[in-house]
Amino acid sequence: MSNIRITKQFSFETGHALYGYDGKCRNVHGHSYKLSVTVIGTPISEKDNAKYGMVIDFSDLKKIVKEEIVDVFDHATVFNKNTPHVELAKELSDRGHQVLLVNYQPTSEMMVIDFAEKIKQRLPQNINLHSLRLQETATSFAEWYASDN
Ligand SMILES: Nc1nc2c(c(=O)[nH]1)N=C([C@H](O)[C@H](O)COP(=O)(O)OP(=O)(O)OP(=O)(O)O)CN2
Ligand SMILES: [Zn+2]
Repeated sequence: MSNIRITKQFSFETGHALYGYDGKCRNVHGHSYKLSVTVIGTPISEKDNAKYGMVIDFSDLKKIVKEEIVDVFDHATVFNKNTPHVELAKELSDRGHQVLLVNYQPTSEMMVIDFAEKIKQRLPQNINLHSLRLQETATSFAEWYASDN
């Protein structure tokens, strides 16, 4: 049976700031992120299986990505916890804002590495993460490929 890639797309609104960056993105600002998740596997061949013909049910993939990423990042502001931005994060959090502290600089590159680890841990054994594409602006995106790593 052939290996087939399938892709599901997601979107979420997230704020961030790049501490120490030498451009405008050191300021707190936000993006409408678009995330494409591609997995690879063999379509289920047992005719009596409810998921016959599917690599993974799109809705099962959606549940994983929603729980691990979309529901966590959507309408949150992400800060690098290893910077003085923790103080700003605490102030915002104390005032009821949705804040997310991460252990990395929240660039699209680092976010896509984080997302890949989280999704890989949740996929069934016979399905592999093929690639992720995280679009930050209309003209900027980062990609993670299993074959590169
Ligand atoms: N390699 C990276 N460079 C930059 C990142 C990043 O995640 N990785 N992030 C930013 C900013 O957060 C923001 O995304 C600005 O990106 P940029 O493409 O520069 O945005 P513009 O609106 O200026 O894009 P144009 O389409 O060129 O107007 C900065 N760099
Ligand atoms: Zn940005």
